[in-house]
Amino acid sequence: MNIFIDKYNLSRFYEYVLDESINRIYIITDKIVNKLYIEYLKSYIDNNIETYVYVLPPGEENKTIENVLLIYDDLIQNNIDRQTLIVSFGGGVVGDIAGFVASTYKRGIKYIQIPTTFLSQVDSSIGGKTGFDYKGFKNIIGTFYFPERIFIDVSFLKSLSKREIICGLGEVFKYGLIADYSLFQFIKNNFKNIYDKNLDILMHIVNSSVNIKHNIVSKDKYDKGLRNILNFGHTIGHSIESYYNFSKYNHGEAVILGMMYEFYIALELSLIDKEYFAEVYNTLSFILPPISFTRKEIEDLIHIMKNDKKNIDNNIAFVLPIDKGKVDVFYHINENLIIKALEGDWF
Ligand SMILES: NC(=O)c1ccc[n+]([C@@H]2O[C@H](COP(=O)([O-])OP(=O)(O)OC[C@H]3O[C@@H](n4cnc5c(N)ncnc54)[C@H](O)[C@@H]3O)[C@@H](O)[C@H]2O)c1
Ligand SMILES: O=C(O)C(=O)C[C@@H](O)[C@H](O)[C@H](O)COP(=O)(O)O
Ligand SMILES: [Zn+2]
Repeated sequence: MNIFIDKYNLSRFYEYVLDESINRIYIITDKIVNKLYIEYLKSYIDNNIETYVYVLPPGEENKTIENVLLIYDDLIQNNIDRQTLIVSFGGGVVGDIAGFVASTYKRGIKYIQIPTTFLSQVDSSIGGKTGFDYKGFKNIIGTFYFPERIFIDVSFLKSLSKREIICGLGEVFKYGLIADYSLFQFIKNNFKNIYDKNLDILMHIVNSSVNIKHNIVSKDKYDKGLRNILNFGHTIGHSIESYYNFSKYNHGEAVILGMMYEFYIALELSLIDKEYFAEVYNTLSFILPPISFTRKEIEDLIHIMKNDKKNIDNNIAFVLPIDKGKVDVFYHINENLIIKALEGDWF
């Protein structure tokens, strides 16, 4: 596996640069990560290596084509060639943009990921999905482009806010519900250790998450079928992010919301029993309570869902739970049930 996990140590990154005889590095990061960690990263780059740093404004609202074009301009201005290594140094927003730039500039140059948020360490740095939001649709422009290596240093997580820890938990709960229910229970039993940023606990969660995602992606690299299960909670989650124009809910929060509505749909379809529903709903709603939508808002949400990349023949794809730690993809969910779930009379 090309993924290396450690704490307070990026020496595997240093060794990779040496082994590949890289003499030019182009770092793409964001303002917050740059301020906190750029000197730490540069301490692993020899002085003889020509190094450029491009700093994005932080946050989902900057995952845009405009920022992609600005990076292209900077690459051209600095005459960056195909022998340069692009280093994505930040969370999932930086990673998706940096990956897209690396996959398209000069028809593709090598890149690596050094993820710095909980969510990017457990999810976005792995699997090669790149891209940006456009015309209010989530990740609607993008490529599959796999990093040469992924270097994870869990010590970056020490500086994360509780909100950002919760965002990462959204994707980790997802892994528990699609592949390994014991991981869901481990999280439930370790909230205090996680919020206290106990690095041994976080390292265990990152390791488990990376193994689950890597295993699924290795069987369906280009998201043709099996990999859809990694999108559990995202059909509704992405529509909520988009509906609020990426300003109200962060991605991981929207996934937590999406998983609750999709669990309710599964309960109504008798795909799961009340006990399983209650155990999961009580855990997720304790972290982030679900919200009710008006009929007009739901029309807009469903319009957005109709552009989901998983859809087939304009049938909205829903990944739904069918057993503990097991999900499947369904295409013909009655629209009245979607409306009922989002109107929220059930909570
Ligand atoms: N490509 C994929 O497979 C994939 C998977 C999951 C999510 N995503 C995408 O990832 C994005 C969400 O990523 P995210 O949750 O990392 O958000 P993010 O990249 O916006 O980072 C969250 C915030 O934390 C800051 N930050 C980053 N590292 C920090 C650190 N170590 N300490 C303190 N602050 C830090 C950032 O500057 C930002 O303000 C979404 O756009 C989502 O669509 C992609
Ligand atoms: O890697 C995947 O496949 C995923 O679905 C991981 C998701 O957590 C992630 O948010 C991904 O970016 C969503 O993919 P998309 O194809 O719905 O944009
Ligand atoms: Zn996600």
